[in-house]
Amino acid sequence: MNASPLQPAQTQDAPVNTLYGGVTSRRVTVRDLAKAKRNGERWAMLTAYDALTAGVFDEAGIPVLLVGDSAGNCHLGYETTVPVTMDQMVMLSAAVVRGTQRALVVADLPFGSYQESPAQAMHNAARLMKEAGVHAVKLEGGERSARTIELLVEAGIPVMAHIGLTPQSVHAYGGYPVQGRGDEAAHQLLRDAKAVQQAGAFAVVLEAVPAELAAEVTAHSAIPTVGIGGGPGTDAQVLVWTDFAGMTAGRVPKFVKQYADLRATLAQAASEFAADVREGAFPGPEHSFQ
Ligand SMILES: Nc1nc(=O)c2c([nH]1)NC[C@@H]1CN(c3ccc(C(=O)N[C@@H](CCC(=O)O)C(=O)O)cc3)CN21
Ligand SMILES: CC(C)C(=O)C(=O)O
Ligand SMILES: [Mg+2]
Repeated sequence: MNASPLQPAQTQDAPVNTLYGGVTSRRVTVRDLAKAKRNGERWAMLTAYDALTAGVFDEAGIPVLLVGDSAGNCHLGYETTVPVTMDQMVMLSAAVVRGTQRALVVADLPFGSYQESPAQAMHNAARLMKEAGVHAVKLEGGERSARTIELLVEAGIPVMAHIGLTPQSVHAYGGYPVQGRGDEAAHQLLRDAKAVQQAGAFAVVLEAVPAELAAEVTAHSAIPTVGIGGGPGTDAQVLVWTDFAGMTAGRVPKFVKQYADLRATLAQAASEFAADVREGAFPGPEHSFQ
């Protein structure tokens, strides 16, 4: 029986959603996501920065993986996403692609890799597609990025847009403030959503905006909206994997739900290992060659 690429591999024998009947276990495509929007189906996205975790999420049935520039603070030890380079994104993205079979892999264009000109954006988006093998790219900005999105889309590059709170502007904001509060800001968000849709984006991330506004944008949007801190009314939801799995050190944003406590699990394992070695309890005969 054929399974939807938006469903976990394990549910292949469960009743198949008729919408995706006929689809074998192949990569999810942007067309599948357009179809999901038309049929009002919600889906999940997670970030991934390496082949190992990407493989776990792929097997678990996460249909879209984002190689986020949140790798900067979540994987590479920087304070923000600002220092992340194209070479780093290419390396991490290639690993995520290698680790997956079914997920659509989207890579962030990092700060400074697309704002200079549409030509610069084209050059760097092509690097992510040719050198890393990603299936789509994401960049921040609504109206301000529409011309760039249009050029990439014309060149055959699927683009995910990202509006509301755009973390690459952290130093301009002076932090990570919720966006779209008040009439003027709400209208700007609606204009941004419209601009990226008209430019040809296949989906749009709405980050840190009031739930009611995110639902309104979603209702007006022909492309899937992917919320993070946008409440329950968006078409899809994305979380940073280290946040949802309890690996992030320190404070996580209010919109995060922690689904596991990997940090505590790993810390416990590491301290037990260290104690075993100190006490001579590891390795035992079963871990030794005779
Ligand atoms: N670990 C991690 N998780 C993320 O979701 C994430 C990153 N890093 N790095 C890049 C951006 C930054 N993000 C953030 C970070 C903090 C808030 C935050 O704490 N915002 C305030 C808003 C307060 C207000 O304006 O009312 C908050 O208290 O939630 C929001 C988004 C989302 N992205
Ligand atoms: C939070 C998501 C949308 C992102 O841009 C990232 O992880 O870099
Ligand atoms: Mg990002």
